[in-house]
Amino acid sequence: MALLDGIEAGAEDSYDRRYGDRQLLRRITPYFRGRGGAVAFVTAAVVVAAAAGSAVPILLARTVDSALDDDARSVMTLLAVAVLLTGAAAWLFTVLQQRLTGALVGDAVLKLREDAFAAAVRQDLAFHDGHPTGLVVSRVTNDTQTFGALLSLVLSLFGQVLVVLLILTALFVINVPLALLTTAVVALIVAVSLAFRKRARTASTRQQQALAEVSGYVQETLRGITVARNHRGEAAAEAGLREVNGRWYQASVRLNRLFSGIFPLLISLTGLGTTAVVLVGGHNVASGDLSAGEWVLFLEALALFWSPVAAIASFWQQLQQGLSAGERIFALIDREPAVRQSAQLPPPRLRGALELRGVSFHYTPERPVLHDIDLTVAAGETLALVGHTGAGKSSLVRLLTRSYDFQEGTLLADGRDVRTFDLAQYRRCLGVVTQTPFLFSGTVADNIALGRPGADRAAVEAAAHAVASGAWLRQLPEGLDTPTDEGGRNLSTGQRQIVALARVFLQDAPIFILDEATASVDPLTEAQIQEGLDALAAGRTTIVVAHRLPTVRKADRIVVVDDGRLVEQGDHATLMRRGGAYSRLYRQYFHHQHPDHDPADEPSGTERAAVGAGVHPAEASDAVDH
Ligand SMILES: Nc1ncnc2c1ncn2[C@@H]1O[C@H](COP(=O)(O)OP(=O)(O)OP(=O)(O)O)[C@@H](O)[C@H]1O
Repeated sequence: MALLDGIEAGAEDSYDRRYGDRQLLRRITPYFRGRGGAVAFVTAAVVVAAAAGSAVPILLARTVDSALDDDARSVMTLLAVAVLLTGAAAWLFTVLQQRLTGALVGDAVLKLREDAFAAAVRQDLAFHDGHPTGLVVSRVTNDTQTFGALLSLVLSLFGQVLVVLLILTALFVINVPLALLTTAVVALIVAVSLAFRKRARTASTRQQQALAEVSGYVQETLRGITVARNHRGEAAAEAGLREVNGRWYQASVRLNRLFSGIFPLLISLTGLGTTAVVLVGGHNVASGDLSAGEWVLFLEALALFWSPVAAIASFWQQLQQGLSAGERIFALIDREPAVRQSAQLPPPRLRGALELRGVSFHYTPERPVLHDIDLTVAAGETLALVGHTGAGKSSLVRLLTRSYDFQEGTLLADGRDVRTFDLAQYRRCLGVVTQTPFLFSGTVADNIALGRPGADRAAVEAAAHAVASGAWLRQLPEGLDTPTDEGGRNLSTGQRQIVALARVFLQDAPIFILDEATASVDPLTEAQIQEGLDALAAGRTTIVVAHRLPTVRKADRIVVVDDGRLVEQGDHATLMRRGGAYSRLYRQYFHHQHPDHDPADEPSGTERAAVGAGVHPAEASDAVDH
């Protein structure tokens, strides 16, 4: 063990916590609610099977004993029938118990997995940004399965413990001093097991965390397969896997060493018990305190006694793995989202007026991102947020959508604090289109339909036609019924944006938030997106993180964000006249997108260098392309 001491495998996630065995038991009990009858039957079946199972060897021992008696034949026949019946009962009840246990545990794992999944979905963006998806997936899938195996195990353990108790009773009936001696050895075995408990649990947890890291790495690499191939190279990706896999290997070896040490130790303790009984018993027989028959009977029963004890010891590893899996699942389920609401009031049908008062925000305390923001957006107004990359535009939008919680200030919608609203209902008041919208696997129509649960085909078609009169559908092989891959990979970025716009149309939310794509799309698609935007913006509050000149120019108001502060506001013409931050940004960036821009107006070499340092690579390439 010392060899592997100090190896750190599978770092804990920030929300991991320790649960005592009793706490875990309290947490799992509700998953069997309403199944009291089945649990009682399984328990009874375990008791009957254990009683019958332990009666068989005792009866067998009696059979051997009575072979020496005078009326051996009749007693032997009776005992043989009894052995047969108890054996059959043990078999029948074991089968029944195992079938029912399978169903009970299966149901509990189903519910547990649903809860773990719901907890993962409920978490805020801070959680998902901070914890790789693969690691969370591993808790919802692998850990729930391992915990399910534990539940079955606990029931069979319960059976084995009963067998141990029943045979121990028989041992006490045969000879009290020798039975006490045996009990002392059992107590020693229990004490050793408990002493290893903490280390075993820690080692099991580390192994599961390391496995989650492997699945996280595989998932992340496959999601970014293009980057992995083009930039990191396949060899580098494989080297990365070797590293996380190596950590899993070390954690597994460590766990194995720990258990391979415990199990033989427990088994040798049982040998020690037998040796003690042989020594003490032999002594008592020699001194005439114990009959030879009793001694032999005791040794026979003792031999039968150790087998369930050894079985319990061999369950040890699975038991600890199951418990640590339980801890990991409940840590996820019990994690409180960082975005907290002070009340759960249903928001009224919002008109869409928004106001930020003195809002400050950071992702990590040492790096403030937004400073004391005051911003009022009137209902129906279109606002363009512009600024260099990293200025804080997307962060501001994330606060509006309550994806992250701000640390200071107030956010009001129609004059009411949004923190008092039911979060899910408030979010339904926002139609959000991200830079590269995510589409679920299904069809284009399915993805649009997500905008309004229960929307019929006619409503979906109407929403699709609201964007550029539906002309974009002709570019899709099967129109609305074109299948979409996970994420929408088989559609271009522009097409994905159009689908997302149609989704927001169907949603008909009073507030529309768009993080405009920086990727260039073909002129036709761009025109279609623009038409969609114009139609969506009409009559609703629109906030656009703007990267394209037409959007900026059409906005009622442009807000320039710089280093987490709002430095300028106004319409295009006013801001240009003012010659401040916006006009500099315009000259450095937006100006290049102007259809009749004159290369002679290009910024000087120094200005270009400044833009190159500040502007997102995609934006920079946009600027070159246009
Ligand atoms: N999830 C995050 N965790 C920690 N820091 C973040 C996170 N997201 C953004 N930041 C940091 O916050 C700052 C503002 O980022 P933000 O994405 O809001 O800028 P932006 O103006 O939207 O830029 P872009 O135009 O490139 O999208 C940056 O310094 C960025 O590194």
